[in-house]
Amino acid sequence: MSVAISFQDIVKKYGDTTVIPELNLDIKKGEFFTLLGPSGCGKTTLLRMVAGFNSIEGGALAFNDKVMNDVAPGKRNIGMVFQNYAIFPHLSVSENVAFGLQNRKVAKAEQQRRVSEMLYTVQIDQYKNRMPKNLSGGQQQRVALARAIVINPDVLLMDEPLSNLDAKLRVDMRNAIKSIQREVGITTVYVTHDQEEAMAVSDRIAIMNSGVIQQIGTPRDIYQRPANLFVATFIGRTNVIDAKLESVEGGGAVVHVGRDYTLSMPVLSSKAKPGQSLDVRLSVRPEELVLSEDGKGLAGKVINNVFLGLNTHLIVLLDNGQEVEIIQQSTAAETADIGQTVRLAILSDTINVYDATGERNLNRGTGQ
Ligand SMILES: Nc1ncnc2c1ncn2[C@@H]1O[C@H](COP(=O)(O)OP(=O)(O)OP(=O)(O)O)[C@@H](O)[C@H]1O
Repeated sequence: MSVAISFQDIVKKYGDTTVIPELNLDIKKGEFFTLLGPSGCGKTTLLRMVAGFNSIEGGALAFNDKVMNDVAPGKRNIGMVFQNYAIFPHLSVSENVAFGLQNRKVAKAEQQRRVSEMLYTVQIDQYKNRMPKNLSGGQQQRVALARAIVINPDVLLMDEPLSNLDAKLRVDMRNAIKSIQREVGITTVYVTHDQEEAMAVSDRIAIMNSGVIQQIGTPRDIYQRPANLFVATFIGRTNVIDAKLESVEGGGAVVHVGRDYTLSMPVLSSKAKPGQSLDVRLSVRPEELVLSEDGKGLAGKVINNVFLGLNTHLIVLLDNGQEVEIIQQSTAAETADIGQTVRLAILSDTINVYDATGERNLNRGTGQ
């Protein structure tokens, strides 16, 4: 697939402060690509650089191999959707969507054809003559989306487009956005700090922290094989458990957790020599902890049991004083009541093991 947008050693500074140091990224044609990270990590700054609203202090930004650093925003052929809709209150739905076509001097008949086609695509054709104040938030956001796409932009940029909507509508709209994007096939860069939303809509996600990309991957890659502990804890829920790793002659390792629990991890690639012990940190998702059936595992006591319908969450206080969370399917035969002492087994096939700094994933590069 060809590259639609490339960032080569891109730098953003505000005065003397560097907020994005030498960032490299390729976004493919037709891809739904999301920038995800905590508040202040530089997502909006990067998106505004693509739009041309922010200057670029170093490196090259290219669309289809054409360097865009100094191209004015109006000449970049992009569509944008923001959190606050930004549709014109004095124009009807159709007039809002037609606006960009009028600006581009598209012939009247062609305008009408494209507007009605777009209203149909985003499913607001029945409201075409309404004024924005008589539309719900979700409907207004559909107008904003239609207006952004109708001009056939090369790139669609969306900055937290769903933040103003209530929880149920957010889910409906993210599904709508994803299916419209797929139908139209437009290269999309999406900014959010909501990890579930990012997982639901994206082909690939870049996780950012302090202006630096921590990992780029599919939602599944990022959840199952986080590059570092920051990503592991940012995406989904996880329990971070300290352990000791011992390399085994001939490859692989044994991990010692707690006082008397040992996991065999045949695929770990650590730098420890056989016999040498290394401090490591385990990222164990709540679904990777189970009540032990053979008496082996981490010893602890259940301090909370929350039934949530599909799942039941158990909070267990381990003997070392750490609290961990387990998510069980509510159909699981075995659960445990508050106050019960338990042993927890770790499903070691899928967990991630990091070095003591949390920067290096010892499972990565092992093909697992
Ligand atoms: N005009 C500006 N002048 C100086 N610093 C700025 C300016 N705009 C943003 N910043 C700083 O740049 C950093 C990145 O901000 P940015 O708005 O890109 O973050 P974000 O990831 O989009 O956050 P949020 O999710 O809160 O919108 C922050 O530290 C912010 O304070």
